Amino acid sequence: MRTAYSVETVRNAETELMARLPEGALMQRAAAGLAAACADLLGRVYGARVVVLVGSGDNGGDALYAGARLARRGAGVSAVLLAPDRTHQGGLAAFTGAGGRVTDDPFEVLAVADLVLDGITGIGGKGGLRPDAVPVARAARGSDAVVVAVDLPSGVEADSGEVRGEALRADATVTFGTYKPGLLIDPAREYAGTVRLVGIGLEAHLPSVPDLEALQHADVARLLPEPAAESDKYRRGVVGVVAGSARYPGAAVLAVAGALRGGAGAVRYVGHAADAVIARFPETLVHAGPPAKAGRVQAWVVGPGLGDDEEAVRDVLASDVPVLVDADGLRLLDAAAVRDRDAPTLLTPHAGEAAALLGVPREEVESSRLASVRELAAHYGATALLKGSTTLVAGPDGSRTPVRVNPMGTPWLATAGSGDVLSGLAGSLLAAGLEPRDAGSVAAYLHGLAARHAVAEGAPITSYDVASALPSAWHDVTHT
Ligand SMILES: NC(=O)C1=CN([C@@H]2O[C@H](COP(=O)(O)OP(=O)(O)OC[C@H]3O[C@@H](n4cnc5c(N)ncnc54)[C@H](O)[C@@H]3O)[C@@H](O)[C@H]2O)[C@@H](O)CC1
Ligand SMILES: [K+]
Repeated sequence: MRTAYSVETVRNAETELMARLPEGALMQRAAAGLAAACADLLGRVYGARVVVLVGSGDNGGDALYAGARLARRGAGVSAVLLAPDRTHQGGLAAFTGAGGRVTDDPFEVLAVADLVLDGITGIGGKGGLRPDAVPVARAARGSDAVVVAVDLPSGVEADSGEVRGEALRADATVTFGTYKPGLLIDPAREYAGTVRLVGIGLEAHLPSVPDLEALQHADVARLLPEPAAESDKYRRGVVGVVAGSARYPGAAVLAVAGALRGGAGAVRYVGHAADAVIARFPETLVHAGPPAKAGRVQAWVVGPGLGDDEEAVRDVLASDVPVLVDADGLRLLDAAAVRDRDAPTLLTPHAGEAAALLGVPREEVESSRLASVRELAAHYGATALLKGSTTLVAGPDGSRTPVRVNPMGTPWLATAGSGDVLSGLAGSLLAAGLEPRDAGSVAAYLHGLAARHAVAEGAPITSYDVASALPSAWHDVTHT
């Protein structure tokens, strides 16, 4: 599991740790890791041209100490001081002592730099870059240099992943002690490039429950259902799929395709696209409806391509098994009916649907994804999965459980019908007995990995290709 902690938590842990260490020791650990990462990126340090952008806080201190280390190894290092009267004094003394030069012509040194260290702001940064830093940041980005962010790309919000103004896009970020949420959530994540975590001894002082977590292969493998020798289809779980309409039969086919490959023992389809479903998947159990009369299921998926069948949504929400609501189902659902349910509910909107559910503009959801998914979950008393380039999954019990962020997304998934496959898959995992937060995050992970597998066979890919690649994604996580 990859975990991220908020700024407040990081600062508390740092305070505890610093009290046990000689002054400045922590910054030296950070700077040593940072310099080592820069050396790796440069290949050859001796003779390399490095520019250090230095803001007014400790982030600039880290950058100066790392610059000093590179200068001692023979790099030509220049510092651009963006707040000269508030520069970290110890860092500056070490830097000049090691032969680093302070420059007053940032554009001259940036034009020929091999590597730029962005030490403008770290976890203390608020809002986008200040106006005086903007031309310098643009020149750094416009140069041929590798840009390395110290702790975080300057200008992004550490806690939320929001980017409220201009920020400096990095090729790599060296972060200290723990990931910060912004390094894992778009849009900030896109500014971080490749992220390397440098241990500074903070781990022991961090609480056991992080603010954000990202599954990795081993976590997904542990959560996936595994058929036991005595399993029959009913013990493995039956998932009911209420999807498709005369107008959108394809959504039913794709949701069933995802559901069949999600670990449930059988898929029961209810709706008006049974012929299309059976033609593609003869193993599906079909029923013309209503859902309540279709027979026992362990979980329902309702909504993809459903059209205006409000009654089907009401019927499914009245059941006593876990329910996933997607697409048209989200438009038709009654918030009180969701809140009143005893069994869990998983809502899977994209940004536009989430905006409608929250009654805010779509841009607001897109720019503050973490706050939006938490609010959705709290408002509906449900687990919320907010789809997007970094899909987030939040449980209904607030900060007691970490929000999950999917590290496996790919832009190739922005294709018609891919959400239908995801909802079938997640519903199948619900039927197999996974908790909604696990079902949603495992489904998002496998879905992204399947898309990557499909792309490896040839792109562009269709949603059907994603569904077809699910078994190889499943095999990948369970055999590595
Ligand atoms: N506390 C510690 O023990 C450690 C801290 N470390 C470093 O210290 C950093 C945090 O240091 P600080 O708390 O001094 O905070 P920062 O260095 O992140 O920034 C704070 C300073 O930047 C200014 N500022 C805020 N927003 C700005 C903006 N948008 N544009 C320009 N300036 C802005 C503030 O006025 C303040 O002076 C971490 O990110 C990390 O790099 C590391 O050395 C590891 C150890
Ligand atoms: K930075």
